[in-house]
Amino acid sequence: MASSLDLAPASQPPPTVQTIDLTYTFPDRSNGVSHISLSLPSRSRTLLIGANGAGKTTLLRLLAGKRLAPRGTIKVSDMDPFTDGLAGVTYLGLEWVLNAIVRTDIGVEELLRSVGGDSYPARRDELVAVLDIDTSWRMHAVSDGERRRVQLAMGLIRPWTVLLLDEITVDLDVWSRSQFLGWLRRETEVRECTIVYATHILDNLAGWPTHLVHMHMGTVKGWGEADAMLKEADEVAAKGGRVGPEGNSRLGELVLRWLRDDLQDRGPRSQNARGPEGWSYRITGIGGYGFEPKLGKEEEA
Ligand SMILES: Nc1ncnc2c1ncn2[C@@H]1O[C@H](COP(=O)(O)OP(=O)(O)OP(=O)(O)O)[C@@H](O)[C@H]1O
Repeated sequence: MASSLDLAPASQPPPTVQTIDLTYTFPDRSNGVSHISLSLPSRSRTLLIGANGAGKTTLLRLLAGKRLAPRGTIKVSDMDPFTDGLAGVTYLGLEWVLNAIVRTDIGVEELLRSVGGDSYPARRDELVAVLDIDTSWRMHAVSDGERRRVQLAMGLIRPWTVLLLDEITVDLDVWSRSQFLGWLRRETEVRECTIVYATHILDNLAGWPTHLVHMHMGTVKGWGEADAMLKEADEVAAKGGRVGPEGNSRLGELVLRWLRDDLQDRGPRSQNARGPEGWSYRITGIGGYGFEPKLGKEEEA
């Protein structure tokens, strides 16, 4: 299989992802991300976890060199992605998904050829098989999920060393997504490459990530090896601290708890912030939130 080849020449630096006290402010002066320091090793598979608006896309776009970070705060494969270029870095996000050509009357073979399919025939054929693509499809006459599969194959044919994925599997059916995730996993197992993946969909992800990054309001609240972070979830569950319905994975329980706590930290949106005098906002569980009497100092103690 093509993916068993180590496609990165030996002279290349290892595909690591590093941020050093990274802070980014949008042109309108609003806060993007603040003081983020991460070090993700080669062959890691990292999940970026966080509520809507936590800063995942902002971070991925900075890593992809699509926004200018302060000098010295980002190193992808030991290079600054904005100034040193993007050799080996593939970023698949919204712009790429919205590319209009994949909705025109064009054939799959032609599309795959246009992104270098003929230069990597074994990889092309492997992706076509993994993503269950019919190469006789015409792109104006396929379903959303079929189109997404072709787009994924197009984006992944060239052998990247760092892959930055901003939730692009939403349209895949459960089986296709699990096949795709399995393929990504194998890539990091058989060659030097690194994946950072922002997603809200945790199905089929139990056991997939090597690292987790928990983002909240532009900051990283915690990050590290997934196994160690999941142990914490086990301890909380053992103390009866489950927040979701039975049947969630350990990862699912951990993420539910993180997001509940984040919402509690953030508090209600301003238009919902006013509770009755002497009451405070509190999330009580799945689907449960509201105002409760503020505790007096003695009661808090
Ligand atoms: N161009 C911009 N200018 C100013 N603020 C922005 C801009 N783009 C995003 N933001 C803000 O930055 C914050 C983080 O956005 P970002 O898209 O990184 O979040 P996210 O974690 O990817 O969210 P989601 O899970 O909804 O995709 C949001 O509050 C958003 O409103």
